[in-house]
Amino acid sequence: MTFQFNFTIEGHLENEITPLGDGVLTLDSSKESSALENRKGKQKDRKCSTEQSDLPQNHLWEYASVGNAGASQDTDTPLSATNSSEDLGPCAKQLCLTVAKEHAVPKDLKKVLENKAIEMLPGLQHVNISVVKNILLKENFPGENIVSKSLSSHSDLIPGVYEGGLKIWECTFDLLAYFTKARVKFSGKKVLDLGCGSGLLGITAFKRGAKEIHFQDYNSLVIDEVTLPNVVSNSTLEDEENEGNEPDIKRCRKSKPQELCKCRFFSGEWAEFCKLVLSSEKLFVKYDLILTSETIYNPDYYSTLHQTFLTLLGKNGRVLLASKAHYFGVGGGVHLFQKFVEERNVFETRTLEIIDEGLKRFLIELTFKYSS
Ligand SMILES: C[S@@+](CC[C@H](N)C(=O)[O-])C[C@H]1O[C@@H](n2cnc3c(N)ncnc32)[C@H](O)[C@@H]1O
Repeated sequence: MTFQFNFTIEGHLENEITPLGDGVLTLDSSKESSALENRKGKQKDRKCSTEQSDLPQNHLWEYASVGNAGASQDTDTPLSATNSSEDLGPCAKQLCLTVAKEHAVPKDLKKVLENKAIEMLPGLQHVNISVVKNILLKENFPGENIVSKSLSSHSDLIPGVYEGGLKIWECTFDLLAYFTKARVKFSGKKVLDLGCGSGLLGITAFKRGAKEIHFQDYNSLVIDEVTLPNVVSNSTLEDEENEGNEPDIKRCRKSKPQELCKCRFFSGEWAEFCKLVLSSEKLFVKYDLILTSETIYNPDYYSTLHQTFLTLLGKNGRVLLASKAHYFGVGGGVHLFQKFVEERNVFETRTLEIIDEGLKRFLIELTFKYSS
């Protein structure tokens, strides 16, 4: 199994990864697993004291019901949004937080695609997605130095520093295939691509008529250099079944392609992202659909991730989650996450598909147990 990188490697490190023609680099699954294995030790060094939350079930409702940063659409339900890191779960306090920020879409869209080569992603049925290859993604980018850190540590992930968004992970393709197979409806929906990396899930959502799409990644550089360029490069294509005609979109369309007017981009750690997105709208409307691929590799993040779903998902919404069965070395995986979710007794989990080729992978759906 191979993975594509959409950035170029500095000369002295080039030999460590196998080029796949035309500057695209590959890493096989065994390397991915061993890269993950390296992480456990590093993680122990970095993390601030982590005690997994074992809240009694009835505390979950307290947890979710205090003051909103932005008033929420669902304020009448016990699952209302929260605004403090205390409310957002213990991990928020323990992780070395990356402050969240919203990334504006640059006025000059040509600049976003500067130094990028664009290619069509092969092998996707019923959806055409192009991706950028960054020509100059080197360590002198302002703010984050994650490319060289990732390469020099021989790791696809460095906890709290770089969480893997520069490359396209395998389960993204599983979820894309599922969208087609299961005819997942995006039309008119508000969608979050959580831990978006390249943003292919969110891009598919906007191509299939989602009303609004938010992209979130841990790393600011990933949003600026990968997600945003990918969205821009796809937004010039024709919509497949676009139904959005809101007046504000019409207004925005004069200066930007229509799809871009529906998109917002955020970077930062999940608890911080929740606070930011809730406070960014006067009346925050929760997501109908949260799409997330390869985000449950680290059990230390489960509490924050669970709280993010709890805080941001609309009461009749659903999470579509794709994951490998197990992430060797890091310890996370589907069964551990499902157990975590079941113990909290807020969400119902349902296995949608098991892909049993190469590394075993799962597609899971989460919905609120008590939605009415
Ligand atoms: C392994 S990458 C997967 C990227 C992409 N979804 C894919 O399938 O190609 C995991 C993603 O989850 C996000 N992520 C992981 N842990 C996070 C955390 N604690 N806070 C915010 N984002 C996190 C990172 O931004 C990263 O892009």
